[in-house]
Amino acid sequence: MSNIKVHELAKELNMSSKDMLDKINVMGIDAKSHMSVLSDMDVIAIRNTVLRGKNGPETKIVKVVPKKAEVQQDKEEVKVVVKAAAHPSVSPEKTAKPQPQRQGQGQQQKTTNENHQHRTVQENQQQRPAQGNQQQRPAQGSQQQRPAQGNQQQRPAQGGQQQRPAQGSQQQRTHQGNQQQRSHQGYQQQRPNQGNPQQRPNQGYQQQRPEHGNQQQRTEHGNQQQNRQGQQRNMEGNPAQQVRHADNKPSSQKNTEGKQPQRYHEKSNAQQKSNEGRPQQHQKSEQKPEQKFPNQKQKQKSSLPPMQQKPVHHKSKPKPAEPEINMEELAPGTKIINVPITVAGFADQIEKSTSAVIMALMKLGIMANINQNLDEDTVVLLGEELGVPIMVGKVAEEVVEEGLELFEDKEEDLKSRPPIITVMGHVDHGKTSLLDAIRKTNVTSTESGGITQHIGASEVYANGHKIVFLDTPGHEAFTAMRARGAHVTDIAVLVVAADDSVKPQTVEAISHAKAANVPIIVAINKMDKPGADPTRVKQDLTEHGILIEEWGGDTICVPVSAKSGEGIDTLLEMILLQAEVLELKANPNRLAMGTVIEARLDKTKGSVATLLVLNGTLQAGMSVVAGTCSGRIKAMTNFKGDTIRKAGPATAVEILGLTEVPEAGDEFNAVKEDKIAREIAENRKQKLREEVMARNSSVTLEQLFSQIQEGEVKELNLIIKGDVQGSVGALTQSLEKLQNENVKVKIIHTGVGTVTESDIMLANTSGAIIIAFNVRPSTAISSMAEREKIEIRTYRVIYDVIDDVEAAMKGMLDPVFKEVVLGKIEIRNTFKVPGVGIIGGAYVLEGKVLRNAEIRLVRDGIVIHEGKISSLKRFKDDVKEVNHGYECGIGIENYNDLKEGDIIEAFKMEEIERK
Ligand SMILES: Nc1nc2c(ncn2[C@@H]2O[C@H](COP(=O)(O)OP(=O)(O)OP(=O)(O)O)[C@@H](O)[C@H]2O)c(=O)[nH]1
Repeated sequence: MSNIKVHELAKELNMSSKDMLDKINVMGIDAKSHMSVLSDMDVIAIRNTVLRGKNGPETKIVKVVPKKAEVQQDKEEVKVVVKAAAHPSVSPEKTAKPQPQRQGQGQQQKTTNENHQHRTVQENQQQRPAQGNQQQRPAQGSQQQRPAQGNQQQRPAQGGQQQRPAQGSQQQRTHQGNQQQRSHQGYQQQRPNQGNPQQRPNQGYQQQRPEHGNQQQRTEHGNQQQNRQGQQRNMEGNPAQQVRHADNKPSSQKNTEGKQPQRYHEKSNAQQKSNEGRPQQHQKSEQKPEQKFPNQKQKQKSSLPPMQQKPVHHKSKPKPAEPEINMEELAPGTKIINVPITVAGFADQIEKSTSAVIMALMKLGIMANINQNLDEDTVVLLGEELGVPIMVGKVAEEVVEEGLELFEDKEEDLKSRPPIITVMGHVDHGKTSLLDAIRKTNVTSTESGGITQHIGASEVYANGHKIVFLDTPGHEAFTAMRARGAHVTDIAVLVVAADDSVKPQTVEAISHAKAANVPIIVAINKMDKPGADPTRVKQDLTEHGILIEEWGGDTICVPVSAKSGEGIDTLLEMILLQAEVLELKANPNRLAMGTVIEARLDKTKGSVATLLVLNGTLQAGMSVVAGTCSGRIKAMTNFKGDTIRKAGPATAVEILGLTEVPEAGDEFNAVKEDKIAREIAENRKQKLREEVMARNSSVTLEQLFSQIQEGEVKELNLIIKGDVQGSVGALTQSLEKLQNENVKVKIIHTGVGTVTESDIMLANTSGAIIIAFNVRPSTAISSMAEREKIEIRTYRVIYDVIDDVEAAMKGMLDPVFKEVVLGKIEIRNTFKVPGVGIIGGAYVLEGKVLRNAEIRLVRDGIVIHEGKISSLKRFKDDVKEVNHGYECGIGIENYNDLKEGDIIEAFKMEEIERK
């Protein structure tokens, strides 16, 4: 074996790894990724081919004017036919695949941003993109068909991206980069949204976006799963975001797929015939203008409150005239729903629990919380899923925030942008040290004097390419951003200490990155340590669904030492390689948009916000709207604290000038005038107030009962946290087995330790219930759960958990006892009283403690003991209760191990009737 890897050979032959992989795959050589090792023969063959190729016949890209019949689009198109060069070692079948295009390669391909062109490129594949369903996949076995498979794998990401700026490129990529996709199949299979990051900058803007999209995708009856995945991304965590279909098909498109929402017009007309409803739907489908004129929308009658009907500087999206439907023809039990409607509102109107609706949404591939809006298509699909006949009533006009630059970027305007990285991993595994080492390596190589200031993100350079690292390591920050609808991370670097291997937070980080479909690069840190055992790390990772490339998987793994600096350069190189695969692009020539990554109130400077520009260019002096805040940029500094005037895509800047402090995760947009920024911010505030008022329900196990009994819930998502791995494992195993014909349990995350903020956020984004076994959430976490309407069920006995879940699944839960926490006290010191035992000197932190209450002793979030109070005193007197803010002495029956810092939770059990 030559031991030469793909990327090394690429370097030698002055090619990008991607191009090299494409080339290799065209030659029929099996190389999974840029890390694959090539045989001597292969290396020789590749060298010959590449070197000969430089003088010999080459793949040609030829412009072809499309036939009218083939293209039914408004704008003039140019088709591209890729003619592969004849090469003795390559079968015609293989050469039929399009050659990948290097970045910046001729303009010709750049004009090909429609999938129609795809048809001309891959004759055998031309129908494939539209054949998204699984049944057709087996036919993809041949080499020739594999590119299509690649397409499909990437589609999920595309689905959600049609409206995003990089859309054009994405479309193009589906054919021009087929080989590349195939060569990176491994990544794509596990990372359906890998392509997303490139387009992430604008994810949050989808709601406001006019509906673009190419005709090809609109008429595709694509794999529903793909659509769903994309949809999921659309939905993640943005409360204000309206549920749209992954492919961003407008309602009309769904119509063509037989998913047309029926509409009920208020002016129901008895003259209308029963079968008119459906033709009307088609009529609507044809009328709807967005398909062809993305930026022009007709006016439509509004059913929104006055604020939305006539917003200042807000445009109403047009809607065609509504068809009228005879009420008499409605199926019995049909619910008439006005849209958009929140998940909670919809649940209420169809008289189902929100959890049932959330579960149904999850089955449709949509992660939504109760406050998110559902559009008409989703409402109808939900109706089908839940077996409730739905008629869509009034459709409120969508509000476009005028003044925001929301157009789609043209392919030719897009330029490569640097990747944005988050470092994750278990506590003390070296995340901060690694970030520091990366910065230091970089500083010493490119700067003098070092970096003086961190503003939430830092920029480093490797091989002349910029990489942006978000400064706050850890998945909590990552998921907090995600929960707010911000998807800024392109790649997650998972730090695992070589001497400690995979630990609970490593697993959490994996779950979080996977949930966000962000590709992971593993950095096995502390390689300098004598106990370093990278093989064990790799092995342990496989147990959590991470298979490294070396072992046939698709995850890049780099051994590093933050201490010695070993492997840091390779890690940066690998990040760049991964970024290359992701083809991250942005348009620097437009008003800036991006995400707030940090913000604070400074006593002297006022609101200080760190913005990460994801698309466009931000300039000092510009007016900005960030979430519900606005202002004009008075000063702008880069990550080193230098004053700058301009910041292009993937640049973090600190700005002064916002009138209020935005929240991390808020989107920001530069606008042309301060007045516009103010008005948009004001309108958002108003909307937010309304949404908060509309917030009313929650997801609880109890709420699932009725739905389970009715067979409407198929999966019950659970997060399990416990005191020791043994019980978490036992619970997971037992619960995972629970299923009946109606419902099955899905464990989405497990971990040792108490319930954390990140668990709440994960539960929020995935509609899960948290099982806390022998662990107690802190007061802050409990209030957060309450705020986010997440149910945390606490247990002490494994069988109780299983019994409850099982009973819930059978719809046979007996009346239950609900624990009511009376108060919490903290042990501040301890005394040994002869003949009595250990007595704690305590302070009542909250609520009150009753002498006859049951208590639970919690140490570091873990329940140590449960029992009764043996004595409760104020000074020397026995008392019946002690209130918040008072000190007391407390003894616990049969327990003598009280320690300073222990928390005693007093509670009583109240019987509640099951609903
Ligand atoms: N020997 C050795 N020690 C390391 C290395 N990287 C980090 N450490 C040490 O490991 C400890 C933890 O490192 P941190 O960088 O604070 O780890 P972290 O993951 O950021 O920790 P938290 O911020 O607490 O989550 C420190 O004492 C570091 O000096 C390494 O490569 N080799």
